[in-house]
Amino acid sequence: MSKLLLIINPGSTSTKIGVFEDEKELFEETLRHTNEELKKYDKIVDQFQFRKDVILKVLKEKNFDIKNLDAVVGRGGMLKPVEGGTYAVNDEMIKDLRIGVQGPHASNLGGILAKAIGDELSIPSFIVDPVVTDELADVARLSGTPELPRVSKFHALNQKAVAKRFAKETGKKYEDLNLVIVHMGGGVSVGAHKNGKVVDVNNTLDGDGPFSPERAGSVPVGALIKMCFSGKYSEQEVYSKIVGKGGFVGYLNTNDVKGTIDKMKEGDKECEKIYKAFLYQITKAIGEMSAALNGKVDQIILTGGIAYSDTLIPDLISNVSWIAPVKVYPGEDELLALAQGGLRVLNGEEKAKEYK
Ligand SMILES: Nc1ncnc2c1ncn2[C@@H]1O[C@H](COP(=O)(O)OP(=O)(O)OP(=O)(O)O)[C@@H](O)[C@H]1O
Ligand SMILES: CCCC(=O)O
Repeated sequence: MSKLLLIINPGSTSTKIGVFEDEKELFEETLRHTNEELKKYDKIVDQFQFRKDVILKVLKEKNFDIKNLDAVVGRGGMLKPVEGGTYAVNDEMIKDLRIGVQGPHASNLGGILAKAIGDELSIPSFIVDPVVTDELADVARLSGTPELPRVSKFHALNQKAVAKRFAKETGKKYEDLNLVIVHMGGGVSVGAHKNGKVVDVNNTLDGDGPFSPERAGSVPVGALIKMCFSGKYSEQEVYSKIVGKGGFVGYLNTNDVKGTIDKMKEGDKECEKIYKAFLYQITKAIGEMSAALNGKVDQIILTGGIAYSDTLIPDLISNVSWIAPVKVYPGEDELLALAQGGLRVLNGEEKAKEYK
């Protein structure tokens, strides 16, 4: 018998939801949240009720009866490092998602929203391939400071989903490919996929890699230390300069890359400066991850919301196509990937992993 699943994917600037009958998407909605709407909440976890209400309102407007659902699947968050796969949402996980044991992140809300809605309907809730999926090569874990190892926090779900999609479309196995994958959304992650494992990737939060709509990426460490001890800012204020109010928000007070490009085309010089720096930083990161694969790159893949850009994408391709051919998968395959993860468990192909 077919299964009906509600999928919830909270991003930093949007909540994407979908209803799937098995692998068939019945409908999908991107519920965009403006800076204005989100800035009233101190912590991301405080957005729980706001996002739950928005989701249930949209389902109601669509006359969808949630009582017919078999499961709810959310994007997983900042848990302890785990291997990839589908996890049943349990109380231990909710505790860690609420705290954000590896930091705050919109996807912490995925499991929390899934369990809240699932429990109300007495149906199971899951998360799949959380952002803390960790497959780093040992050599990539050293930062140069023993107390500060590099860690894996990135768009694991979408990076894995587009990698598998590319492998399927080209008749190859993901495990036989070397790929550099760039996800460009509210955050930007650039991963080196070697034979089916993400052996290196910038920690997309916490100040590493290119800047992005809302994040600073790598910043000069000495200056950051001075800022921390200047007495002018609380820990929370400094962190939000790196994650939340960094990148485009820091420079231009907007997280809208499309709007920035539009303004640049109308002659706005400040927008042009930031756009060019954004392009430059992503180009450098692709070069870095290509070197991590010893230059043996089968394909560069560009994905995420910003990959819809008819300006940035041609510029990026022109900068990096000397390394390897470039394929573009705009947006995300995350909803389907979450549905597939939930279905594998509901259909008995896989046992849900237990989070401890
Ligand atoms: N056609 C376009 N051209 C340029 N930028 C675009 C276009 N369409 C969307 N974007 C940009 O994509 C960004 C949002 O991307 P996305 O929806 O993937 O983010 P998110 O899901 O909130 O975060 P994340 O992907 O990090 O989880 C916004 O800055 C938006 O302006
Ligand atoms: C932590 C990776 C996901 C994101 O940047 O939003």
